[in-house]
Amino acid sequence: MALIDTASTMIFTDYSSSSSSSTARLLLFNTAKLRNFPKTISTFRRSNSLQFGISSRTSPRTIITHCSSSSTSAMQVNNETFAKVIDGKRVAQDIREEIGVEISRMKEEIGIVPGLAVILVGDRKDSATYVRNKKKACDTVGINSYEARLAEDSTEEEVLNHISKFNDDPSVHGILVQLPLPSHMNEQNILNAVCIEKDVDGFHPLNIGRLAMRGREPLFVPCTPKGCIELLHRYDIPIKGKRAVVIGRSNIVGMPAALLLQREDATVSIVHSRTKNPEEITRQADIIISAVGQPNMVRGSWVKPGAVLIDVGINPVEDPASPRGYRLVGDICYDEARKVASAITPVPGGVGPMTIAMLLSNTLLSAKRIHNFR
Ligand SMILES: Nc1nc2c(c(=O)[nH]1)N[C@@H](CN(C=O)c1ccc(C(=O)N[C@@H](CCC(=O)O)C(=O)O)cc1)CN2
Repeated sequence: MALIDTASTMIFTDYSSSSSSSTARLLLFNTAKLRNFPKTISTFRRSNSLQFGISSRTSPRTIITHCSSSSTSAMQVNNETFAKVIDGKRVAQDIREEIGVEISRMKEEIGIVPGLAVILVGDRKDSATYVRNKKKACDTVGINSYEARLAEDSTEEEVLNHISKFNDDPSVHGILVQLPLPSHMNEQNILNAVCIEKDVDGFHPLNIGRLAMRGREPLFVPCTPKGCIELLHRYDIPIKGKRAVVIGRSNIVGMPAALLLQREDATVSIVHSRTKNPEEITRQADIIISAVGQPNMVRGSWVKPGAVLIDVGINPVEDPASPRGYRLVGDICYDEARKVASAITPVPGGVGPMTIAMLLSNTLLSAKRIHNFR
């Protein structure tokens, strides 16, 4: 469902339809042209994982000194102040270092190496790239990776058989099915088949249900929203008591991001395609998480001065000046918003790299839990 917001002439797409693969459409931009992902180099330090493996703002071990270095501080140019840049690429690298150290310790102390199994169905280039990057990331931190590649015209049953095999395999601690699935498959049936103890994507309805309930703990939190909260923690940005607006209500980002913010005691509103006056509601937010997949939809005028902006959108826009013929932009109009906000994630290099870092974190968490390793 797409509405035109006449005030801003921006298209607002609803990713929350009930079609079987709708949860995957966010972040699943047309990446047929995307080939050159940045290489990630990792060295390792100590883990600071707390609740759901998300670091606590108050834990001294989570403080990263470079966050307040000049390159990431608010900048003043020609009497204009620009928001601090929240460097997701750098934080993700730090997290990989921490995970690598923990994995070495685990191997040394109990001889266990965490294992991640990825199921990829079909020939989408973007999905193949993500899976390749996940494997590379696993290699770098010392996680064993297993892969099942199935043809586009595979049956649902074949996918379920692979899931069942990985569910029963003790060397596999995390299982993920790369989304989106081909349209003839029922995403819900497939995600429900992943055993909840190995559901490192956090997409199983039991994990999401627990996330939504007070007093219940999910075993895993979906990686992208977990990455958004982790960025706020690591940049020491308070959430408790703040007004937060999540733009978009997809199952894989918007909805869990709103639940996580609420668990952190923010007062949360969700803006979606049927929201009247999205601009007005968004302008009240101290923290905005935007996850709609619409380039530059959130204009500077939508942002309250001093707000913190987390941009999940990764949208390719044509750019003849770029060697690839396109460049990536977020949902938030960066050039406008950085003049109003106090902190902002760039695209690329903001939330994107955190998704894979959080996947590694969830896989480690799973292996530790299964083997009762602290
Ligand atoms: N089973 C899952 N499927 C999908 C998920 C998911 O979490 N689990 N998320 C997305 C895709 N995704 C990982 O799978 C992903 C998307 C983007 C990035 C990233 O690092 N982006 C870079 C830009 C890269 C470029 O230059 O092209 C960035 O933003 O800096 C990582 C992972 C959908 N499917």
